[in-house]
Amino acid sequence: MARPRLVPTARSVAADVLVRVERDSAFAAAALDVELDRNIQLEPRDRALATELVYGSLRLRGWLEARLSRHAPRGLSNLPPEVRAILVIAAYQLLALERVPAFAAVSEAVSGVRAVAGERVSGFANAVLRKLSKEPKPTTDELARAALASADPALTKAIIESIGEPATLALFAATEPPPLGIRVEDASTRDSWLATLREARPSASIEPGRVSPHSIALRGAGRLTDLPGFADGAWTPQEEGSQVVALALGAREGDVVLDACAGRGNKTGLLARAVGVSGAVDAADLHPKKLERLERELGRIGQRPRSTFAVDWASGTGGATGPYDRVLVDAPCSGTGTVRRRPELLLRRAASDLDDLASLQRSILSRAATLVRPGGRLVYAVCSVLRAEAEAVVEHARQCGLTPAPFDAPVAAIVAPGDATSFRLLPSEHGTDGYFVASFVRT
Ligand SMILES: C[S@@+](CC[C@H](N)C(=O)[O-])C[C@H]1O[C@@H](n2cnc3c(N)ncnc32)[C@H](O)[C@@H]1O
Repeated sequence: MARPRLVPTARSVAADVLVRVERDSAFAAAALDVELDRNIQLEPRDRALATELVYGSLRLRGWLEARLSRHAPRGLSNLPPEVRAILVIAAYQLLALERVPAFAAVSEAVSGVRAVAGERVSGFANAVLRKLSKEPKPTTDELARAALASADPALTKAIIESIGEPATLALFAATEPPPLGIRVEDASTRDSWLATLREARPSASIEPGRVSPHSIALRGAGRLTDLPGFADGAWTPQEEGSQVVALALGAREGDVVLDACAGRGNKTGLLARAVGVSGAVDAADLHPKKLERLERELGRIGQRPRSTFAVDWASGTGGATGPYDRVLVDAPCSGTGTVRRRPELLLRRAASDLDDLASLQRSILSRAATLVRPGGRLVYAVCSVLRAEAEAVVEHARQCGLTPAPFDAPVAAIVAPGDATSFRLLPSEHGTDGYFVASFVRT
Protein backbone atom coordinates (compact mmCIF):
# COMPACT_ATOMS: atom_id res chain seq x y z
CA MET A 1 0.00 0.00 0.00
CA ALA A 2 1.31 3.50 -0.90
CA ARG A 3 2.35 5.53 2.15
CA PRO A 4 0.34 8.76 2.69
CA ARG A 5 2.07 12.03 1.66
CA LEU A 6 1.90 14.54 4.49
CA VAL A 7 1.29 18.28 4.18
CA PRO A 8 4.58 20.13 4.90
CA THR A 9 4.76 21.69 8.36
CA ALA A 10 7.38 23.55 10.38
CA ARG A 11 8.54 20.20 11.80
CA SER A 12 8.77 18.38 8.48
CA VAL A 13 10.65 21.32 6.92
CA ALA A 14 13.11 21.27 9.83
CA ALA A 15 13.58 17.50 9.48
CA ASP A 16 14.25 17.87 5.72
CA VAL A 17 16.96 20.45 6.53
CA LEU A 18 18.60 18.12 9.07
CA VAL A 19 18.69 15.35 6.47
CA ARG A 20 20.37 17.65 3.93
CA VAL A 21 22.92 18.77 6.52
CA GLU A 22 23.76 15.15 7.36
CA ARG A 23 23.52 13.49 3.95
CA ASP A 24 24.76 16.28 1.63
CA SER A 25 26.97 18.20 4.11
CA ALA A 26 24.78 21.24 3.36
CA PHE A 27 25.09 24.47 5.36
CA ALA A 28 22.04 24.62 7.64
CA ALA A 29 21.24 28.28 6.87
CA ALA A 30 21.34 27.75 3.10
CA ALA A 31 19.34 24.49 3.24
CA LEU A 32 16.75 26.18 5.46
CA ASP A 33 16.42 29.09 3.01
CA VAL A 34 15.80 26.62 0.17
CA GLU A 35 13.16 24.69 2.13
CA LEU A 36 11.37 27.85 3.31
CA ASP A 37 11.34 29.17 -0.26
CA ARG A 38 9.85 25.87 -1.45
CA ASN A 39 7.13 26.11 1.19
CA ILE A 40 5.94 29.69 0.84
CA GLN A 41 2.50 28.67 2.18
CA LEU A 42 3.95 28.37 5.72
CA GLU A 43 2.77 31.14 8.05
CA PRO A 44 5.45 33.43 9.62
CA ARG A 45 4.88 31.64 12.96
CA ASP A 46 5.65 28.27 11.36
CA ARG A 47 8.68 29.66 9.56
CA ALA A 48 10.00 30.93 12.90
CA LEU A 49 9.35 27.52 14.52
CA ALA A 50 11.12 25.70 11.65
CA THR A 51 14.11 28.01 12.09
CA GLU A 52 14.24 27.44 15.83
CA LEU A 53 13.93 23.66 15.41
CA VAL A 54 16.80 23.56 12.90
CA TYR A 55 19.23 25.71 14.89
CA GLY A 56 18.30 24.26 18.29
CA SER A 57 18.37 20.61 17.31
CA LEU A 58 21.66 20.92 15.40
CA ARG A 59 23.23 22.64 18.38
CA LEU A 60 22.15 19.78 20.67
CA ARG A 61 22.19 16.95 18.15
CA GLY A 62 24.83 14.69 19.77
CA TRP A 63 23.18 15.02 23.17
CA LEU A 64 19.63 14.55 21.79
CA GLU A 65 20.70 11.36 20.01
CA ALA A 66 22.30 10.09 23.23
CA ARG A 67 19.04 10.74 25.12
CA LEU A 68 16.97 8.99 22.46
CA SER A 69 19.38 6.05 22.39
CA ARG A 70 18.73 5.28 26.06
CA HIS A 71 15.29 4.04 24.96
CA ALA A 72 16.46 2.36 21.75
CA PRO A 73 18.31 -0.83 22.74
CA ARG A 74 19.88 -1.18 19.29
CA GLY A 75 20.78 2.52 19.02
CA LEU A 76 19.79 4.92 16.24
CA SER A 77 22.62 4.41 13.79
CA ASN A 78 20.78 1.74 11.74
CA LEU A 79 17.79 4.00 11.14
CA PRO A 80 17.45 5.93 7.86
CA PRO A 81 18.57 9.61 8.14
CA GLU A 82 14.96 10.77 7.59
CA VAL A 83 13.77 8.84 10.65
CA ARG A 84 16.69 9.98 12.82
CA ALA A 85 16.02 13.60 11.82
CA ILE A 86 12.34 13.34 12.78
CA LEU A 87 13.25 11.76 16.13
CA VAL A 88 15.86 14.45 16.88
CA ILE A 89 13.40 17.26 16.06
CA ALA A 90 10.79 15.65 18.32
CA ALA A 91 13.33 15.11 21.13
CA TYR A 92 14.33 18.79 20.91
CA GLN A 93 10.70 19.85 21.37
CA LEU A 94 10.20 17.43 24.28
CA LEU A 95 13.37 18.35 26.15
CA ALA A 96 14.18 21.94 25.21
CA LEU A 97 10.93 23.75 24.35
CA GLU A 98 8.40 24.74 26.97
CA ARG A 99 5.60 25.87 24.70
CA VAL A 100 5.06 22.74 22.53
CA PRO A 101 2.70 20.19 24.11
CA ALA A 102 4.32 16.73 24.23
CA PHE A 103 1.39 15.00 22.47
CA ALA A 104 1.72 17.37 19.47
CA ALA A 105 5.46 16.72 19.12
CA VAL A 106 5.04 12.94 19.49
CA SER A 107 2.02 12.47 17.27
CA GLU A 108 3.39 14.50 14.35
CA ALA A 109 6.74 12.72 14.60
CA VAL A 110 5.07 9.30 14.62
CA SER A 111 2.99 10.19 11.52
CA GLY A 112 6.14 11.50 9.82
CA VAL A 113 8.04 8.28 10.56
CA ARG A 114 5.11 6.19 9.33
CA ALA A 115 5.11 8.13 6.05
CA VAL A 116 8.82 7.60 5.40
CA ALA A 117 9.47 4.18 6.98
CA GLY A 118 6.16 2.38 7.57
CA GLU A 119 4.08 1.08 10.46
CA ARG A 120 6.69 -1.02 12.28
CA VAL A 121 9.26 1.80 12.57
CA SER A 122 6.56 4.27 13.57
CA GLY A 123 5.63 1.96 16.45
CA PHE A 124 9.24 2.02 17.57
CA ALA A 125 9.32 5.86 17.27
CA ASN A 126 6.12 6.09 19.31
CA ALA A 127 7.55 3.94 22.12
CA VAL A 128 10.87 5.85 22.26
CA LEU A 129 9.28 9.32 22.22
CA ARG A 130 6.63 8.45 24.79
CA LYS A 131 9.33 7.31 27.21
CA LEU A 132 11.36 10.45 26.52
CA SER A 133 8.30 12.65 27.10
CA LYS A 134 8.00 11.32 30.67
CA GLU A 135 11.53 12.43 31.60
CA PRO A 136 12.02 15.76 33.43
CA LYS A 137 13.05 18.71 31.24
CA PRO A 138 16.66 19.81 31.77
CA THR A 139 17.37 23.24 33.30
CA THR A 140 18.71 26.09 31.15
CA ASP A 141 22.18 25.47 32.55
CA GLU A 142 21.96 21.73 31.77
CA LEU A 143 20.85 22.56 28.23
CA ALA A 144 23.84 24.88 27.74
CA ARG A 145 26.16 22.10 28.88
CA ALA A 146 24.34 19.68 26.58
CA ALA A 147 25.41 21.88 23.65
CA LEU A 148 29.04 21.58 24.80
CA ALA A 149 28.59 17.82 25.19
CA SER A 150 27.42 17.60 21.56
CA ALA A 151 30.77 18.75 20.12
CA ASP A 152 34.15 17.02 19.87
CA PRO A 153 35.41 17.02 23.51
CA ALA A 154 38.95 18.06 22.49
CA LEU A 155 37.55 21.00 20.51
CA THR A 156 35.34 22.08 23.41
CA LYS A 157 38.34 21.89 25.74
CA ALA A 158 40.42 24.05 23.36
CA ILE A 159 37.63 26.65 23.17
CA ILE A 160 37.25 26.78 26.96
CA GLU A 161 41.04 27.20 27.31
CA SER A 162 40.88 30.08 24.79
CA ILE A 163 37.96 32.17 26.03
CA GLY A 164 36.94 30.67 29.40
CA GLU A 165 33.86 28.66 30.32
CA PRO A 166 31.22 31.44 30.63
CA ALA A 167 31.99 32.85 27.15
CA THR A 168 32.08 29.30 25.71
CA LEU A 169 28.67 28.53 27.19
CA ALA A 170 27.32 31.80 25.78
CA LEU A 171 28.80 30.97 22.37
CA PHE A 172 27.37 27.44 22.19
CA ALA A 173 24.15 27.92 24.03
CA ALA A 174 22.50 30.88 22.31
CA THR A 175 18.85 30.10 22.91
CA GLU A 176 17.57 31.78 19.75
CA PRO A 177 18.96 32.06 16.23
CA PRO A 178 21.09 35.22 15.90
CA PRO A 179 19.73 38.29 14.10
CA LEU A 180 20.46 38.81 10.42
CA GLY A 181 22.81 41.72 9.74
CA ILE A 182 22.95 44.28 7.00
CA ARG A 183 25.60 46.88 6.16
CA VAL A 184 24.25 50.23 5.06
CA GLU A 185 26.75 51.39 2.45
CA ASP A 186 26.67 55.04 3.51
CA ALA A 187 26.76 54.98 7.32
CA SER A 188 25.35 58.54 7.50
CA THR A 189 22.04 57.20 6.09
CA ARG A 190 21.63 54.40 8.66
CA ASP A 191 18.90 56.19 10.66
CA SER A 192 16.81 56.81 7.58
CA TRP A 193 17.21 53.12 6.53
CA LEU A 194 16.18 52.05 10.02
CA ALA A 195 12.95 54.04 9.59
CA THR A 196 12.31 52.71 6.06
CA LEU A 197 12.87 49.09 7.05
CA ARG A 198 10.72 49.39 10.19
CA GLU A 199 7.92 50.82 8.08
CA ALA A 200 8.26 47.94 5.59
CA ARG A 201 8.25 45.26 8.37
CA PRO A 202 6.34 46.73 11.33
CA SER A 203 6.24 43.46 13.29
CA ALA A 204 9.98 42.73 12.95
CA SER A 205 12.71 43.74 15.41
CA ILE A 206 15.04 46.12 13.55
CA GLU A 207 17.80 47.75 15.60
CA PRO A 208 21.10 49.54 14.96
CA GLY A 209 24.20 47.38 15.51
CA ARG A 210 26.27 47.91 18.66
CA VAL A 211 29.72 48.36 17.12
CA SER A 212 29.72 49.04 13.38
CA PRO A 213 28.19 52.40 12.37
CA HIS A 214 26.96 50.71 9.17
CA SER A 215 25.16 47.87 10.89
CA ILE A 216 21.46 47.08 11.31
CA ALA A 217 20.32 43.85 13.04
CA LEU A 218 16.99 42.31 11.98
CA ARG A 219 14.84 39.56 13.43
CA GLY A 220 11.59 38.32 11.94
CA ALA A 221 11.92 40.51 8.82
CA GLY A 222 11.71 37.60 6.34
CA ARG A 223 14.06 37.28 3.40
CA LEU A 224 16.52 40.20 3.41
CA THR A 225 16.78 40.51 -0.35
CA ASP A 226 13.02 41.27 -0.55
CA LEU A 227 13.43 44.40 1.60
CA PRO A 228 13.60 47.95 0.16
CA GLY A 229 17.09 49.17 -0.66
CA PHE A 230 18.76 45.87 -1.53
CA ALA A 231 18.02 45.98 -5.26
CA ASP A 232 19.27 49.61 -5.40
CA GLY A 233 22.57 48.70 -3.74
CA ALA A 234 21.89 50.88 -0.68
CA TRP A 235 22.85 48.04 1.65
CA THR A 236 24.35 44.55 1.68
CA PRO A 237 23.61 41.53 3.90
CA GLN A 238 26.63 41.25 6.24
CA GLU A 239 26.96 40.14 9.84
CA GLU A 240 28.11 42.95 12.14
CA GLY A 241 31.34 41.27 13.29
CA SER A 242 32.38 40.80 9.68
CA GLN A 243 31.90 44.56 9.16
CA VAL A 244 34.05 45.31 12.20
CA VAL A 245 36.88 43.16 10.80
CA ALA A 246 36.90 45.17 7.55
CA LEU A 247 36.69 48.48 9.44
CA ALA A 248 39.60 47.45 11.68
CA LEU A 249 41.97 47.63 8.70
CA GLY A 250 41.59 51.43 8.93
CA ALA A 251 41.60 51.88 5.12
CA ARG A 252 41.32 55.55 4.19
CA GLU A 253 40.86 57.79 1.14
CA GLY A 254 43.63 57.19 -1.40
CA ASP A 255 45.03 53.95 0.12
CA VAL A 256 46.04 51.04 -2.08
CA VAL A 257 44.66 47.95 -0.35
CA LEU A 258 44.74 44.17 -0.82
CA ASP A 259 41.91 41.96 0.45
CA ALA A 260 44.02 38.78 0.45
CA CYS A 261 41.30 36.18 1.20
CA ALA A 262 38.42 38.12 -0.30
CA GLY A 263 35.99 35.27 -1.02
CA ARG A 264 32.80 36.71 -2.48
CA GLY A 265 33.76 40.20 -1.38
CA ASN A 266 31.80 40.69 1.83
CA LYS A 267 34.57 42.86 3.23
CA THR A 268 35.95 44.15 -0.08
CA GLY A 269 32.87 46.36 -0.58
CA LEU A 270 33.54 48.25 2.66
CA LEU A 271 37.23 48.62 1.80
CA ALA A 272 36.44 49.94 -1.71
CA ARG A 273 34.15 52.56 -0.26
CA ALA A 274 36.79 53.63 2.29
CA VAL A 275 39.61 54.18 -0.24
CA GLY A 276 37.36 56.14 -2.62
CA VAL A 277 38.14 56.95 -6.24
CA SER A 278 41.66 58.15 -5.43
CA GLY A 279 42.59 54.75 -3.93
CA ALA A 280 42.36 51.16 -5.14
CA VAL A 281 41.37 47.74 -3.79
CA ASP A 282 42.69 44.46 -5.19
CA ALA A 283 41.03 41.19 -4.23
CA ALA A 284 42.61 37.73 -4.10
CA ASP A 285 41.26 34.28 -3.30
CA LEU A 286 41.97 30.64 -4.04
CA HIS A 287 38.70 30.23 -5.94
CA PRO A 288 38.19 32.11 -9.24
CA LYS A 289 34.42 31.51 -9.02
CA LYS A 290 34.26 33.44 -5.76
CA LEU A 291 36.13 36.33 -7.39
CA GLU A 292 33.56 36.39 -10.21
CA ARG A 293 30.82 36.63 -7.58
CA LEU A 294 32.82 39.40 -5.87
CA GLU A 295 32.92 41.48 -9.06
CA ARG A 296 29.14 41.08 -9.53
CA GLU A 297 28.45 41.89 -5.89
CA LEU A 298 30.64 45.01 -5.90
CA GLY A 299 28.96 46.10 -9.16
CA ARG A 300 25.57 45.96 -7.39
CA ILE A 301 26.75 48.58 -4.89
CA GLY A 302 28.47 50.74 -7.50
CA GLN A 303 32.05 49.67 -6.64
CA ARG A 304 34.70 47.61 -8.39
CA PRO A 305 38.06 46.14 -7.51
CA ARG A 306 41.12 47.42 -9.40
CA SER A 307 42.28 43.80 -10.02
CA THR A 308 41.38 40.33 -8.85
CA PHE A 309 43.90 37.51 -8.47
CA ALA A 310 43.25 33.78 -8.13
CA VAL A 311 46.11 32.95 -5.73
CA ASP A 312 47.00 29.92 -3.63
CA TRP A 313 48.86 31.65 -0.80
CA ALA A 314 50.07 28.24 0.37
CA SER A 315 52.36 28.09 -2.64
CA GLY A 316 53.09 31.66 -3.78
CA THR A 317 51.78 35.19 -4.32
CA GLY A 318 50.40 34.60 -7.86
CA GLY A 319 49.90 37.81 -9.83
CA ALA A 320 49.77 40.02 -6.73
CA THR A 321 52.93 42.12 -6.49
CA GLY A 322 52.19 45.07 -4.23
CA PRO A 323 53.39 47.09 -2.49
CA TYR A 324 50.17 47.84 -0.63
CA ASP A 325 49.47 50.43 2.04
CA ARG A 326 47.19 47.97 3.83
CA VAL A 327 46.52 44.24 3.55
CA LEU A 328 43.59 42.39 5.11
CA VAL A 329 44.18 38.66 5.75
CA ASP A 330 40.74 37.25 6.57
CA ALA A 331 42.12 33.75 6.85
CA PRO A 332 40.35 30.40 6.38
CA CYS A 333 39.71 28.95 9.85
CA SER A 334 37.72 26.56 12.01
CA GLY A 335 34.74 28.95 12.06
CA THR A 336 34.25 28.24 15.77
CA GLY A 337 33.19 31.86 16.31
CA THR A 338 30.16 31.35 14.08
CA VAL A 339 28.53 28.31 15.71
CA ARG A 340 25.40 30.25 16.66
CA ARG A 341 24.86 30.94 12.93
CA ARG A 342 26.32 27.64 11.66
CA PRO A 343 25.47 25.04 14.35
CA GLU A 344 26.28 22.20 11.92
CA LEU A 345 29.96 23.07 12.50
CA LEU A 346 29.75 21.36 15.88
CA LEU A 347 28.99 18.09 14.13
CA ARG A 348 31.79 18.45 11.60
CA ARG A 349 34.74 20.20 13.22
CA ALA A 350 37.24 18.22 15.25
CA ALA A 351 40.28 19.44 17.15
CA SER A 352 42.37 17.34 14.74
CA ASP A 353 41.59 19.85 11.91
CA LEU A 354 43.38 22.60 13.78
CA ASP A 355 46.99 21.77 12.92
CA ASP A 356 46.34 21.90 9.16
CA LEU A 357 44.44 25.16 9.50
CA ALA A 358 47.13 26.77 11.64
CA SER A 359 49.81 25.85 9.13
CA LEU A 360 47.73 27.27 6.24
CA GLN A 361 47.16 30.47 8.24
CA ARG A 362 50.91 30.84 8.82
CA SER A 363 51.75 30.45 5.13
CA ILE A 364 49.05 32.90 4.04
CA LEU A 365 50.27 35.43 6.60
CA SER A 366 53.93 35.14 5.64
CA ARG A 367 53.28 35.46 1.88
CA ALA A 368 50.80 38.33 2.23
CA ALA A 369 53.26 40.15 4.54
CA THR A 370 55.80 40.43 1.69
CA LEU A 371 53.33 42.62 -0.23
CA VAL A 372 52.92 45.28 2.48
CA ARG A 373 55.03 48.39 1.93
CA PRO A 374 57.52 49.18 4.74
CA GLY A 375 55.53 51.04 7.40
CA GLY A 376 52.29 49.74 5.90
CA ARG A 377 49.67 47.82 7.87
CA LEU A 378 48.44 44.24 7.88
CA VAL A 379 45.36 43.09 9.77
CA TYR A 380 44.94 39.36 10.40
CA ALA A 381 41.47 38.05 11.26
CA VAL A 382 39.72 34.74 11.81
CA CYS A 383 36.09 33.94 12.68
CA SER A 384 37.48 31.60 15.32
CA VAL A 385 37.89 31.95 19.06
CA LEU A 386 40.72 29.43 19.36
CA ARG A 387 44.15 30.50 20.56
CA ALA A 388 45.76 28.11 18.05
CA GLU A 389 44.36 30.27 15.23
CA ALA A 390 44.78 33.57 17.05
CA GLU A 391 47.57 34.33 19.55
CA ALA A 392 49.70 31.44 18.23
CA VAL A 393 49.60 32.87 14.70
CA VAL A 394 50.45 36.34 16.02
CA GLU A 395 53.65 34.91 17.50
CA HIS A 396 54.53 33.58 14.05
CA ALA A 397 53.90 37.01 12.46
CA ARG A 398 56.99 38.41 14.19
CA GLN A 399 59.12 36.08 12.05
CA CYS A 400 57.52 37.55 8.91
CA GLY A 401 58.73 41.13 9.50
CA LEU A 402 55.43 42.13 11.12
CA THR A 403 55.33 44.01 14.43
CA PRO A 404 52.11 44.16 16.48
CA ALA A 405 50.86 47.77 16.42
CA PRO A 406 47.82 49.54 17.92
CA PHE A 407 44.93 49.84 15.45
CA ASP A 408 44.59 53.17 13.65
CA ALA A 409 40.90 52.71 12.80
CA PRO A 410 38.05 54.65 14.49
CA VAL A 411 36.21 51.40 15.35
CA ALA A 412 39.16 50.41 17.57
CA ALA A 413 38.03 52.99 20.14
CA ILE A 414 35.13 50.62 20.90
CA VAL A 415 36.70 47.18 20.50
CA ALA A 416 40.42 47.73 21.16
CA PRO A 417 40.76 50.79 23.39
CA GLY A 418 44.17 52.13 24.44
CA ASP A 419 47.16 50.53 22.82
CA ALA A 420 45.64 47.10 22.23
CA THR A 421 47.13 45.40 19.17
CA SER A 422 44.48 42.68 18.98
CA PHE A 423 40.90 42.11 20.08
CA ARG A 424 38.27 39.41 20.24
CA LEU A 425 34.63 39.89 19.35
CA LEU A 426 32.26 37.61 21.25
CA PRO A 427 28.48 37.16 21.06
CA SER A 428 28.28 37.56 24.84
CA GLU A 429 30.08 40.94 24.78
CA HIS A 430 29.41 42.53 21.41
CA GLY A 431 26.32 40.76 20.06
CA THR A 432 28.40 39.69 17.03
CA ASP A 433 29.80 36.34 15.93
CA GLY A 434 33.15 35.43 17.51
CA TYR A 435 36.31 36.81 15.82
CA PHE A 436 39.96 37.39 16.59
CA VAL A 437 41.60 40.41 14.93
CA ALA A 438 45.25 41.51 15.18
CA SER A 439 47.00 44.57 13.76
CA PHE A 440 50.64 44.80 12.56
CA VAL A 441 52.96 47.19 10.78
CA ARG A 442 55.61 45.95 8.36
CA THR A 443 59.05 46.71 9.71
C1 LIG B 1 37.19 33.25 6.10
S1 LIG B 1 36.99 33.18 4.39
C2 LIG B 1 36.98 34.91 4.06
C3 LIG B 1 35.96 35.29 3.07
C4 LIG B 1 35.72 36.77 2.84
N1 LIG B 1 36.79 37.65 3.26
C5 LIG B 1 34.41 37.19 3.46
O1 LIG B 1 34.38 38.14 4.21
O2 LIG B 1 33.40 36.54 3.18
C6 LIG B 1 38.58 32.67 3.84
C7 LIG B 1 38.76 32.69 2.34
O3 LIG B 1 40.09 32.20 2.09
C8 LIG B 1 40.08 31.48 0.89
N2 LIG B 1 41.21 30.54 0.90
C9 LIG B 1 41.30 29.34 1.50
N3 LIG B 1 42.52 28.80 1.29
C10 LIG B 1 43.22 29.67 0.52
C11 LIG B 1 44.51 29.66 -0.06
N4 LIG B 1 45.34 28.63 0.12
N5 LIG B 1 44.89 30.72 -0.80
C12 LIG B 1 44.03 31.76 -1.00
N6 LIG B 1 42.79 31.82 -0.47
C13 LIG B 1 42.38 30.79 0.28
C14 LIG B 1 38.71 30.79 0.88
O4 LIG B 1 38.32 30.50 -0.45
C15 LIG B 1 37.81 31.80 1.56
O5 LIG B 1 37.13 32.59 0.62
